[in-house]
Amino acid sequence: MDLVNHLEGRLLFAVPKKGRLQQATLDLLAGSDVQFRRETRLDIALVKNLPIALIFLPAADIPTFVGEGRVDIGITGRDQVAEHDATLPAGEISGVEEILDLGFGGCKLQVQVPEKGDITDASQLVGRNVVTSFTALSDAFFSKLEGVAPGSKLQTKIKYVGGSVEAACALGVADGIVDLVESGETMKAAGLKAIDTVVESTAVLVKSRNSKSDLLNLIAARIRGVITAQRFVLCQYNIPRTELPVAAKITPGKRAPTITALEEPEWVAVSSMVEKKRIATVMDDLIKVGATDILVLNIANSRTD
Ligand SMILES: Nc1ncnc2c1ncn2[C@@H]1O[C@H](COP(=O)(O)OP(=O)(O)OP(=O)(O)O)[C@@H](O)[C@H]1O
Ligand SMILES: O=P(O)(O)OC[C@H]1O[C@H](OP(=O)(O)OP(=O)(O)O)[C@H](O)[C@@H]1O
Repeated sequence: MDLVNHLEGRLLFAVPKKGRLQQATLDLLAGSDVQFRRETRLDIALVKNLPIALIFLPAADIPTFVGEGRVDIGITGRDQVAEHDATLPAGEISGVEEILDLGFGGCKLQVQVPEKGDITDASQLVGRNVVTSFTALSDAFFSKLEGVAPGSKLQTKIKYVGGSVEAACALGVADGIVDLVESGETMKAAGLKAIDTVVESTAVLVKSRNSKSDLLNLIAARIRGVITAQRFVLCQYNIPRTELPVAAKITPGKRAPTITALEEPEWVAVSSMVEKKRIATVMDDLIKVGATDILVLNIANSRTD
């Protein structure tokens, strides 16, 4: 099938074709009931149950396609959006608009130097060789250090490489690098240490500034629902009515906790959304104020404000 001729009238949605963000993005699409089958080696997949076409692109290219309005919506790293925006001429408004922080793909773009060397501060790299895949952000970072306008000639020599950036110092190509760090394992294995942070990143849902449609809003709402469901759990417990004000402070919920009367008039049942990462502490605190029968339930999906 000639897929390109089937794109007319469809919302174009860019997703990472490989790499760190791909699996979590595919899980998010499945959770949003976006059904598709991607033919081997094809970078376009028509969604079966919605007028959407998925376009599989490198994460680094997604901001360009979205920014130019070629694609309506996409998932990529905030670092890639920042890199794209840093290439724009001064004063030009980016065509890429962030709609939602997706919470996964957390990492930092950091200035790194050999652990055993004498460089301890990014300013010591001024006038030296820096290797990176993020040349525009590195340019902006060193422009600030050198006190010159972005785009002016820098003393620091910034060179592009497409991957394995961490090898550049050992190979004598760079005095320092600007590369992504998550666990720090790659940096450590390459004998490097971080001395500064250029940008902190997570995966984001972005849209083209001029794209507007009910379908775009619908798909964004579905993705928001899945993300919220992943972030929160539902906490239910019983509490003496007299302790309700203090318990409600521990579990205020997204808007307010749901209170249900029990057969025993001095007791109430409370149900409230709690952030997963806080749930253990919240349960400890609830026990201290007299809560009983505390249950924590996973949320399969959600639609909240
Ligand atoms: N170690 C990491 N941990 C978490 N997120 C990361 C990590 N490395 C990269 N990312 C995020 O994933 C995005 C894509 O990076 P990734 O290295 O997977 O790209 P890729 O498309 O496979 O390109 P490349 O071929 O350059 O590796 C990054 O821009 C960043 O937002
Ligand atoms: O701090 P860590 O958890 O070790 O992760 C950092 C590494 O992950 C990314 O590379 P990736 O493995 O995606 O491959 P790449 O070097 O080809 O881009 C990034 O460029 C670092 O090299």
